[in-house]
Amino acid sequence: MRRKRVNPFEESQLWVKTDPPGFEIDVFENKGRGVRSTIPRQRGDFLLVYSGQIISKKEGERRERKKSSGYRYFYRDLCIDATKDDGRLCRLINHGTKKEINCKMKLCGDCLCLFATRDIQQGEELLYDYGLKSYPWNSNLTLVKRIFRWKTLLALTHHSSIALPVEKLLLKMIL
Ligand SMILES: C[S@@+](CC[C@H](N)C(=O)[O-])C[C@H]1O[C@@H](n2cnc3c(N)ncnc32)[C@H](O)[C@@H]1O
Repeated sequence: MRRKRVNPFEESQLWVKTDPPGFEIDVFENKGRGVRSTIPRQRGDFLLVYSGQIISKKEGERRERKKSSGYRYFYRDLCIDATKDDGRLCRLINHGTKKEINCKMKLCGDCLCLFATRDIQQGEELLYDYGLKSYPWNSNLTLVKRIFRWKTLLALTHHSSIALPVEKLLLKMIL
């Protein structure tokens, strides 16, 4: 049964200091912790507030250069630094590709809030686009690991004679 629709903007303002019910933390392969919705959501629903220390983009970039934490969200001239674990959920939401995402960050009054971009099923992981050009988990190093795994697979399937040239070619392409 659908819940009675509350104005998403007004709802977001009620959850600046604590998180609403209806979410749970889970652990996902290769991603670490993430957040699931424990109830169905409608497109446009307010989900969570991204809480953290509000600093300038410049200061955020300075902190990232010093040590990247993975919990700094950049928005226009601002950065929300959620490196410090305050027990809030939004900092735990993982990045999704364009095809995977089901929510989006928007400025709501003084805070950044996450809204559903499509209907979300009960138990679905929340994913939004971090908006960066590249991600450490997609880096060349990860690619190299994949190539070596592929080579092992080829060797195991009796194609070891082509495994080495293929590996060389791929390494040439990425290095
Ligand atoms: C904002 S945190 C998300 C919560 C994090 N998974 C955790 O366990 O605390 C961002 C970090 O999660 C991981 N992450 C997020 N999205 C990912 C993805 N699509 N694939 C792999 N790792 C991801 C990366 O380590 C990234 O630095």
